[in-house]
Formats: sequence, structure tokens, C-alpha cells
Amino acid sequence: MEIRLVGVVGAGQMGNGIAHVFALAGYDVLMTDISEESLQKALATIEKNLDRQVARGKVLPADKRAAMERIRTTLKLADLGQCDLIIEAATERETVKQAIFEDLIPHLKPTTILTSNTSSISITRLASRTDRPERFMGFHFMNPVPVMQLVELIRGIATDQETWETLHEVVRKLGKTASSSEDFPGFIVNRILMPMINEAVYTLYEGVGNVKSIDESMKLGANHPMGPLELADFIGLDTCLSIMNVLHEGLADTKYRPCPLLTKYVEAGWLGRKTQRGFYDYRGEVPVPTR
Ligand SMILES: CC(=O)CC(=O)SCCNC(=O)CCNC(=O)[C@H](O)C(C)(C)COP(=O)(O)OP(=O)(O)OC[C@H]1O[C@@H](n2cnc3c(N)ncnc32)[C@H](O)[C@@H]1OP(=O)(O)O
Ligand SMILES: NC(=O)C1=CN([C@@H]2O[C@H](COP(=O)(O)OP(=O)(O)OC[C@H]3O[C@@H](n4cnc5c(N)ncnc54)[C@H](OP(=O)(O)O)[C@@H]3O)[C@@H](O)[C@H]2O)C=CC1
Repeated sequence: MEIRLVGVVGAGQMGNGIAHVFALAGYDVLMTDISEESLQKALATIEKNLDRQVARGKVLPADKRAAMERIRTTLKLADLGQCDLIIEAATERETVKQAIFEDLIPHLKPTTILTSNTSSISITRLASRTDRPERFMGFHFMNPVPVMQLVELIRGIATDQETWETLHEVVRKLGKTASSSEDFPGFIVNRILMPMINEAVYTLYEGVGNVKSIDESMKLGANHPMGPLELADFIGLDTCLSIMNVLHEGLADTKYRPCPLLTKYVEAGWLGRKTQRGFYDYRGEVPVPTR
């Protein structure tokens, strides 16, 4: 099936990155969010990230302009009705995602493929609430989307072969690499990455190390590009906690118990970079550890 017009629901850090790479690859993009402010912020972020790619010689100025022109925004979910492919990238909460799909369905063409960029939630369960479980898939991009090579493709129990092949081809056109994961909590990347991040928070909680020593240890001792707490702030602590809860509930194993300190940061509204405070405080010139 040919994909031309791509709808992106949720213009946060993942939504804007997804719109960026699709527009750059020549797709027309229609991005929606519940707030106009988020849409404007997303457009500004895309422009800034494209400028960075132009400055580093990765993207030609004309291609940047063409990509920006391919992105349109709307506050009306119904406007996405004509899209060939929809990528839901809203907040990691199952009720939010279900409501979006329920609101979308009456407006869709019968052929539209529905996908979710969820980090952890059951694709089969999300699909079962739609009118097209065979044309529904997990389409999991990594953050930052313009930089990271991987896209996890997750089949729900009912996903058909044509949908799978169409998305595989889309990943190829984006110049990225697809990996295939079965539909279990956290799929592959977050089944492995998030317990490590959670363990880093326990290490902090138990006083084994402070924020700086934990991050430095993993950067210099294990060659990770970011320390686990810096990475948690980058992903968003609300998203990290949601993923841990899905692992904990979905796999029913206490080894996935979210660290109470992670919960406390989220309760404080200290969600990481997106709110300027998390394990680091980003309000000054340089990030300052909060513990
Ligand atoms: C939670 C989930 O469900 C799944 C996930 O996504 S888990 C998170 C996965 N992501 C990670 O683990 C990221 C780990 N961190 C990193 O890889 C690196 O720190 C990083 C790529 C983010 C930044 O790298 P860095 O070397 O510190 O910074 P910087 O030099 O500014 O950037 C590296 C390159 O990326 C580019 N870049 C960084 N962010 C970018 C963005 N948002 N858009 C476009 N380009 C970007 C830079 O321009 C630079 O390009 P060149 O290689 O051409 O010079
Ligand atoms: N952060 C990461 O590293 C990664 C995240 N993901 C997944 O991507 C998804 C988005 O995460 P991320 O971009 O980080 O989150 P953000 O919090 O940055 O963005 C979420 C966006 O969705 C918007 N939103 C909330 N409800 C709705 C709705 N009903 N309709 C439309 N938009 C809505 C929010 O608006 P408002 O701000 O106004 O509430 C916000 O702009 C999640 O499922 C997450 O698990 C996947 C890979 C990596």
C-alpha cells in the first residue's frame, strides 16, 4: 500500500521528531495536539533541529525548506481522516491513547493504517478497541528521532502481513533500521533499558552514589553516551514511571517495582528536561544535580 499523507497525534518530543523525519523523507505530514502552543513549539523545534542538520552538512538548505513546507498542523483530530498512516505519539497513558483512537475511527478511510509509538503498552489491547486490528501496529521510534537508527515494529495478535510489509518499507524509506518485537510489555528496548534506569534510581535512593557519580560511572565505566539519570530526564520521568508500571503489572514480577524515588519526582512535577527539573535542574547555564 502506498503511503503519502502521514498523521501524527501528539506534538511532544517524539511527535515532533517523527514529523521531522517523515517530512525530510518526502512524506506529507499533518500533526495534531490538544494545544496550539504545543503545535507551535513543535514546529519551532523541528526548524531548529533541521537547522542543526544543515549546519553539519547533513541536510541541504533546500531540503530543509521543502520538509518544513510538507508539515501542516491542526487542532482537529477529524482532519486526519484522509491520512494513509497515523502515528499516535501522545502521552504514555492507555486511557489517553484509547480515547484518541475512538475519536479518530469515525473519520478514517477504510484503508488507513493505525499505529502507536507507545513505549510499552499492549498493541493487541489497543488494537482490539479499534475497527481495524489487522491494520494496527506498534511503531516505536527512539529518542531523539532524527538521530537514532532503530524503529521497533510490534505486531499485535491480529496484525496482517500487508500492514507489516508496508511499515517495513516506510522504515526503509526513512533510512532507518527496523527490528521486530513480539507484543509483550516494554517490547525489547524498554524491557532491557528501563529496568536499568529504574535500578539507577534505586542506587540513588539507597545512597550508593549521588546523581553525578552514578551518571559518571556508567558513562566512563560502561561507555554509555548518557548516564542513566541524565537519560531518564531526557526521556521524561513520567514516561519512565509509566513504562515501569506497565512492566510491573504486565509481567507480575516484583523485580520491575518502580523505585519510590522515581514516583516522588513525578509527583513533584519534576519530569526531567521537559519541565526543566528532574534528576538535574536545567534552569541555569549548566545542568545541576538535584541530589
Ligand atoms: C523510552 C523509549 O521508549 C525508547 C527510547 O527512545 S530510549 C532512549 C534512546 N536514546 C538514547 O539512548 C540516547 C542516548 N544519547 C545519545 O545517543 C547522545 O547523547 C545524543 C545523540 C542524544 C547526543 O549526542 P552528543 O554527542 O552528546 O550531542 P551532539 O554532538 O549535540 O549530537 C550528536 C549528533 O546528533 C545530532 N542531534 C542531536 N540531537 C538532535 C536532534 N534532536 N535532531 C537532529 N539532530 C540531532 C547532532 O547534530 C549531532 O550530529 P553529528 O553527528 O552530525 O555531529
Ligand atoms: N520520551 C521518549 O524518549 C520516548 C517516548 N515514546 C513514547 O512516545 C509517546 C509520546 O512521548 P513524548 O513525546 O516523550 O511525550 P511528551 O510529553 O513530550 O508529549 C506528549 C504530547 O501528547 C500531547 N497529548 C496528550 N493528550 C493528547 C491527546 N488526547 N491528543 C493529542 N495530543 C495529546 C501532549 O500535550 P500536552 O503537553 O498539552 O498535554 C504532548 O504534547 C509516549 O507513548 C511515549 O511512551 C517512545 C519512544 C521514546
